[in-house]
Amino acid sequence: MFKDQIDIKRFNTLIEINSFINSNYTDVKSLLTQILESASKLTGGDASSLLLVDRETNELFFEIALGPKGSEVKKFSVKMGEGIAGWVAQNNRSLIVNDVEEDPRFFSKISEKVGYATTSILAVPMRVKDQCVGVIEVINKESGRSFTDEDLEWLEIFSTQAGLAFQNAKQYQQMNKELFKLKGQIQTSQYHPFVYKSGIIDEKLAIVKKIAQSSSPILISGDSGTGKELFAEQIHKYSLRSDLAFIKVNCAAIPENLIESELFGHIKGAFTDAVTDHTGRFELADKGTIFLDEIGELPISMQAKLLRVIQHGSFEKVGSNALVKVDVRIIAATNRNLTEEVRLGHFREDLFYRLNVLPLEIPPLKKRREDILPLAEYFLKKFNIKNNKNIKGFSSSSVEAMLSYSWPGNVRELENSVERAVIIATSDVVYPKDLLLPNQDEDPEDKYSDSTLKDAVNLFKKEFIQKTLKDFSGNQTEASDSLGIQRTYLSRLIKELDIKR
Ligand SMILES: Nc1ncnc2c1ncn2[C@@H]1O[C@H](COP(=O)(O)OP(=O)(O)OP(=O)(O)O)[C@@H](O)[C@H]1O
Repeated sequence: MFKDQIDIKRFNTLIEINSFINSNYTDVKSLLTQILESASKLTGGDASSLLLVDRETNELFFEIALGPKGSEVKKFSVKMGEGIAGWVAQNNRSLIVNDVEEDPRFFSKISEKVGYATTSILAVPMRVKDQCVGVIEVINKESGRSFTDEDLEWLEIFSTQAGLAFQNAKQYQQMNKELFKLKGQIQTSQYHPFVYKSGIIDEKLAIVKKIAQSSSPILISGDSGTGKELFAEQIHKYSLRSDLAFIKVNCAAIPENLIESELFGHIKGAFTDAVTDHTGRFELADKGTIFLDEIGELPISMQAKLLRVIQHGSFEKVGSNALVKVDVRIIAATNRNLTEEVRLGHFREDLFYRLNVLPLEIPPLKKRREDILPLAEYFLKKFNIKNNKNIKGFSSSSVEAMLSYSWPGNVRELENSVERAVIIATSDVVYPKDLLLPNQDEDPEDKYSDSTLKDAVNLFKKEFIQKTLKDFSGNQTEASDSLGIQRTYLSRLIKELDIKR
């Protein structure tokens, strides 16, 4: 081939590579392979390699090796300064060696091991911001000829292109990493902080970690405000779906005529107001988790459709006959007695059994009094920040008030109570009057005036036990469990403190 023709071919290849670099950042390895192949072909080499510098180990490893023994060569690495490539990397300079036998820098071990006779080498540094990050080598000029200075110049041009592609890819990877990290931060901050101290919640969380691993439906039951939604979040967080969507739906908050379209979506023209297609929550939750809060409120007509999603993983959008397939983990929650709802005919029995595969019952706050103070402290911090206040803590009388109150509204009631206290407190600690708990009008501190410590403690014990017994409808076994004492000791205290049942 004439020289002019060779140059045109080289220019065309260069332009082609350039356009690849500008369009294909993600698959850098195939781009570098392409650059190497072209460089090798246009300089007339039999084999070629790209070695990358590892600054930590000060070694060069074969990222790409093309030619008859390419795959075997890839197992090797060379030290910085070792062999022709090592020399080029260390000196950040190009090199032509047309007779390796004559050059003491040549490192023959790799050629010998793979059984490939090397005669000539053309090697140039691949640079990013003037720093050598790798070496491109072309080996054995065709027909036993020598590599020329012109070959070297062309290889340097290709190497500059490779350096650009490499730099772009590194930046892209870095950006992707940052994005992933940020996404992770958003993901974790989407969960509410979960505060607890009681053993009973510890046990529940151990169950959560186990059941989170499967994809079967979970039914969370418990009184209003016990934290069912937070448990649903924990299940999703510990599941294999945690990187994907967690979609919450409050079945009680969506008007009955909209619920089907909200859950399953609709197509344009399905009804008068359907001016565009609408993606339902189930489709949004695909591969992730859907949390159906207040499932007991789901209209009976929707219960049949939900059952089908559980059984077949598919549904139809409103106004469409096409089946939409989804892979969604369903967590449902209720504060109603669903068994009773089934008995009354308000809830489909088959759906109840399908949902109740993994039941999780959340105990009321009064059955886990150890959680009251940590929760109160957490809410105090939260509402101090929200209201720009600096209330330091709770007076001992308010601690007693919180510990002895039955919290029928559970954690939500405690949260509201602390929020109110933060707003109305006039000193830097919360007193019982700030908490506005029902039947807490009298200041407990007054009751204890003129008492000895022993009398005050006994009075507190008496009231506390009375309250707990009332909470458990006089059941001493449950009351002693909640108080954290033996049943026999409770029975003795009832007598000693003259507690009327
Ligand atoms: N362990 C906890 N740590 C911190 N906050 C909690 C905890 N449990 C509940 N809460 C808070 O209490 C409030 C009520 O919790 P949640 O909404 O999860 O209760 P729920 O059982 O789902 O109530 P409902 O049955 O009324 O839907 C929320 O503001 C929640 O953030």
